[in-house]
Amino acid sequence: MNIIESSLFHDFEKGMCGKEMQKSIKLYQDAKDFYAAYDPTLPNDTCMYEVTSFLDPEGAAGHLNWGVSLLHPVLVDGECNMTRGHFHHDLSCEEYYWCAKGEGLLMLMDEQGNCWSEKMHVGTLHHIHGHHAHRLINTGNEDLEVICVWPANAGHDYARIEEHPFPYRVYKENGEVIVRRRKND
Ligand SMILES: O=P(O)(O)OC[C@H]1O[C@H](O)[C@H](O)[C@@H](O)[C@@H]1O
Repeated sequence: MNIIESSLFHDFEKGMCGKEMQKSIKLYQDAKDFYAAYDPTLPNDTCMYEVTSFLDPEGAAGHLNWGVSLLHPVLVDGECNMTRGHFHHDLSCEEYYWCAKGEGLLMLMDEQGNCWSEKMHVGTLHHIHGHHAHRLINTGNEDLEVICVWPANAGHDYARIEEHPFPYRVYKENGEVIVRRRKND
């Protein structure tokens, strides 16, 4: 029997390593529309979040992706940094999120627009139902790092979130997390 090293690696010092790794970086200039207000104090090239993934090259049903989302502790005119958020194209596809660092909220919304959040802190594990839209929000003062596992054929349906946005926004004011119902912004 040959005993070999795995071609993939992930620890909390070096992060993920492996030849199939993909990395995407979301800058403020690409995320402005997520927030209620434009913040002129934030440079366009501010890094809001980074997603590093091992993506299945075939995107095949039954295959899995592994990734880590890292959200920096940035406020946009007082509003907490967050991912764009999405439904899966294939609503039968669930997802796991595991909080490795920091603190935040996992905002969830069902297809009827009911919205709630789960608290995230180190060790919390979140099982996301296939029919629920999901968004990560960094409410802490350090990076929020979340490990994600999802089916390779899930897909990202962003259009549905743009048509029916999450109905709440999360702010941080004087160190306190404040949730407000979204206005027509
Ligand atoms: O694509 P967003 O809604 O901005 O979320 C950022 C990323 O979060 C997690 O890592 C998901 O598993 C990814 O599929 C997603 O791309």
